[in-house]
Amino acid sequence: GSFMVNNYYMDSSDPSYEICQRVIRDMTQYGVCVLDNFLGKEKGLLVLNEVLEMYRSGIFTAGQLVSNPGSTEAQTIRSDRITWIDGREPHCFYIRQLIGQVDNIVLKANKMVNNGKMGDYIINGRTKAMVACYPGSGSHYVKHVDNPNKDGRCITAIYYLNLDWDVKRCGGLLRVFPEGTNQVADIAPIFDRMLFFWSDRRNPHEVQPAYSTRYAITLWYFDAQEREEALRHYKERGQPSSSK
Ligand SMILES: O=C(O)CCC(=O)Nc1cc2ccccc2cn1
Ligand SMILES: [Mn+2]
Repeated sequence: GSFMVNNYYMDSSDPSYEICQRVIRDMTQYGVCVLDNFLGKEKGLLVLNEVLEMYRSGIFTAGQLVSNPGSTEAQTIRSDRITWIDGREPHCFYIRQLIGQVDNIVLKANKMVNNGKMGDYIINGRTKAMVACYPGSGSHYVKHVDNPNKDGRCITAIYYLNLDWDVKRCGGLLRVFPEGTNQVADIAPIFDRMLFFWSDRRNPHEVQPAYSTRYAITLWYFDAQEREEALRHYKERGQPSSSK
């Protein structure tokens, strides 16, 4: 759903001012930004507990593949379990707080850059939150681009929840292959880590096989113009858009 952008004055005393500066700089320079200790341990644990409760409740489904769902091939492409939430569901109070924090950072950053655009985007909405679990035993996600065909999504924001995650023992590394360089960005899905990256072809990425249960919450932010064009485009062709 979309959300109002409230007008506020950003001054440097605001603690998130530094964070927004970080996000703007890293996104502009690398197209990827990693923020550690995003919520702090106590709040991070409260979010983790809600996700664990949700997973135990069985509402997660096998990762829906946008193409040929149900085929055996689908299982070899990705084996995550997902559920979509808007944060107003019962027992999601702390997940809702997390979503609010991420909205804040993305919106402030988008308004702070000089011409009111970060990466030339005007961010005016986002998808619901996708809570994902890789159940371990080699579950993975092959190399892909989140938004290859201009469906409107410009920023991928992932919050990781995995306590004491050791990539050597548990795998589950997110490897980003930034376009135009043979440098890769290896990001361990560690607890209370917040990750942002451009959703388009600039950032193909894969999740390497995970050998412990691996949780993450993902939000995709929309660029106003690209989203408007995508919705018009799909309406004309009567096809559902690829993201929530
Ligand atoms: O958990 C991570 O480190 C990233 C996993 C990941 O890329 N997930 C993902 C999940 C998706 C679900 C539906 C459509 C597109 C999707 C693209 N990417
Ligand atoms: Mn992805």
